Amino acid sequence: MAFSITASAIAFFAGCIFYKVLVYPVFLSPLSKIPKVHWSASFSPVWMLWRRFTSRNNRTIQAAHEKLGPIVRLGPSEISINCVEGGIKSVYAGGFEKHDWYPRVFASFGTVSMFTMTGSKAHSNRKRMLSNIYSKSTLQTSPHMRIVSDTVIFDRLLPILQEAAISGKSVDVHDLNQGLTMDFVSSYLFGLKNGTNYLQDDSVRKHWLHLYMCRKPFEFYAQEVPYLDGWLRQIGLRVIPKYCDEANAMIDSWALDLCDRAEQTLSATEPGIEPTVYKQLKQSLDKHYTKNGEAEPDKAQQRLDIACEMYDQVTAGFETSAVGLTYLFWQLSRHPEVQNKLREELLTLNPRISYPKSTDLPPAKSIDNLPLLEAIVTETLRLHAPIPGIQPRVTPSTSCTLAGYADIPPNTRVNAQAYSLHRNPEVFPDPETWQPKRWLEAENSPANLEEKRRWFWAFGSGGRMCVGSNLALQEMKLAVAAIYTNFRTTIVNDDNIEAIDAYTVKPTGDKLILKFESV
Ligand code: HEM
Repeated sequence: MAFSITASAIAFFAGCIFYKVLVYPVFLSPLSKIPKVHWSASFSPVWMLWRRFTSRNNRTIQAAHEKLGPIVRLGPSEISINCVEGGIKSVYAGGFEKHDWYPRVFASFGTVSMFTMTGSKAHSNRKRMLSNIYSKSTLQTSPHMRIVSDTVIFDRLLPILQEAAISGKSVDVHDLNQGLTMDFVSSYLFGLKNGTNYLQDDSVRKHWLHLYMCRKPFEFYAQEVPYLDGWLRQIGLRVIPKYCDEANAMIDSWALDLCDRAEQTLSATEPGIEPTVYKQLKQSLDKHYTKNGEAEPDKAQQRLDIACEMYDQVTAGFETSAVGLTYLFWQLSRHPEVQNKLREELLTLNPRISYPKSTDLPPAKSIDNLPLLEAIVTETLRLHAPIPGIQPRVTPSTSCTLAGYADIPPNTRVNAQAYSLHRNPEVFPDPETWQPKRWLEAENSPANLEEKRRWFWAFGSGGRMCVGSNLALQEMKLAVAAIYTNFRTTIVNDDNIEAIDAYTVKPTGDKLILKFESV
């Protein structure tokens, strides 16, 4: 009797498990109607995990959308969308919350930032504190940005390139770009005086980049199997090597040091010294606690909260813009005819950005208004999006409809990726080719341009769209304008230039070697 009760209980539980892991997801879930990336996807995430483990996420999802259409099931509770209506408009502009993929991959200092927060209320509070300081009008008229731009371009970047042009030595522009963008971003965030000088401090730059990048091959574990490393450590094993922990500790102390230096100059108002973004964040947080009657965290915690926020911004800012510039220089070097046309356009700037410096930089607005430069930057960010990978969100507590499929259950992980949105041949014919003219008003109807802009997703969209897009575009356009006014570039070595397949990318070979000639 006792035996038969036990056997029935076991059979009942086995039946429940069978129903939950197989019958429901494969046959009954509303997700079962969605085309699958692989036959096993409706009951197992393993196939997709393997593709991710072997760095084939972006390409696998792209191939699936090409074959199966705008919505694809990637796993038992994960889908990918690749359309605007019923796709990114519903998910990202519709305010679906970020998946906890973000804090588990990117959290630092034991806390969360604007980028990694999952809750929308805390996030919008934080974003409101900083949006203004990154708005186009603030940046274009900022005396801080002007002095940063002037110093980075005239005192650091152009002398290095001039020297290379005279000596005939080739330049690894990918390495240099990372110094350039780090100097820009850190100087705007912390003040020029406190920011980095990685353009000139060659060895410091290389050491820092090594620390930062050595962790990248292990991102998969935090992204997709977050508990594995922790469990293995308990039995003395690890999948993330010890040197990553050491690199993390060094990078944390680097970020804290930048913040501590900014703190020392908090009362300064002089452009070049005032720590613009740091100060804005600090003051806004103080106001926030007072206004909402919230208990202020103790000083030590506040220091970490601010360091976490600033660290995320500085790293989100340098890595993306640098890789964007690398691919832009590569494409211009492959297309001398576009380079010549761009130079003609740059020579219309008043004043020109000639080196050696004879006048101030032209107003940022006049650089921003150059149509070919705008088209070149946009086309590069389309074809070589610095964040081409998935941006995971979760479906809300009531079911929703996506890409024509109704009743998508709550808490389903849903992603879109710029890599696929930017390769829709109906919107971007011949999508693998670099064609700045796609974006020129003179060559496209307003409706056609509008449609392309709806699909352009290099900075994401909705409430979690990139806060630094205006800074990125301003610094990138200025650097391109300064370089191509004064130099012609040709390729010396672009071996392994194709991008790695990841959330943020870089050339597989980690380099692009160019020759610079004065014009
Ligand atoms: C070409 C350069 C850049 C590109 C392509 C880029 C792209 C993006 C994308 C796609 C997102 C959304 C990511 C997601 O939800 O998964 C994002 C968010 C973000 N970016 Fe950028 N970014 C660039 C430059 C910058 C710069 C210069 C900064 C800061 C100074 C910055 C700071 C941030 C922050 C803080 C977020 C999180 C915003 C939020 O969650 O509200 N980015 N960026």
